[in-house]
Amino acid sequence: MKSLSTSEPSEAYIALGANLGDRLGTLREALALLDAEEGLTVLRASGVYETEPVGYLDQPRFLNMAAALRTSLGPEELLKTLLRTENRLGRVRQIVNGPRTLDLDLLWMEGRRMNTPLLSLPHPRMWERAFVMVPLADIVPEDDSTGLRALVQGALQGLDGKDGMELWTPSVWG
Ligand SMILES: Nc1ncnc2c1ncn2[C@@H]1O[C@H](COP(=O)(O)OP(=O)(O)OP(=O)(O)O)[C@@H](O)[C@H]1O
Ligand SMILES: Nc1nc2c(c(=O)[nH]1)N=C(CO)CN2
Repeated sequence: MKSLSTSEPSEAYIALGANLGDRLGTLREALALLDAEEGLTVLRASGVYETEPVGYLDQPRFLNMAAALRTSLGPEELLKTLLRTENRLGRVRQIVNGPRTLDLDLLWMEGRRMNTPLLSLPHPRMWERAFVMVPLADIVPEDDSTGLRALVQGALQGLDGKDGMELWTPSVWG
């Protein structure tokens, strides 16, 4: 941990996606910017997968991955840091579910549940998205005590298609 923490550090999982510009470079840069933030350390990163667009179909293929963070930030502070990082890397919101240089979603924070205008936790749409569940399964440890591993395994069993996923590179971090 790189700062004096204001609260007990917790482990958080995020999803990363990019389908415009230098996709791999953007993902790497996003992890570096997050790791350089006060009170935040990137602990683990999944493989990077190329995936067919889901939802809005007329757009380029995505690179998707997930990462585990250790942070002393609260959930809303962490989300604001993610949104700021999207903006720093050139995110412009145009089409709902449309193309983006970078999308960062906060998925899970030790089982905390909340629903505010800014943040829903766990991320309500994560369970139906193979492009989130497959990378997440790479990095949730077998001895996870928060319940996430069982939920991810259960969700994966219910997902028939895997969003045309192909492993793009096994490692982009560390
Ligand atoms: N768990 C969460 N992670 C990220 N954003 C969230 C979360 N819960 C609520 N939000 C809110 O959703 C808003 C819109 O996010 P965004 O534009 O990235 O949506 P999207 O990526 O197009 O769709 P989706 O949320 O389905 O992935 C954010 O400004 C944020 O306040
Ligand atoms: N394959 C893929 N499809 C998407 C993605 C994404 O990250 N990957 N993100 C979306 C909006 O959050 C909508 N559709």
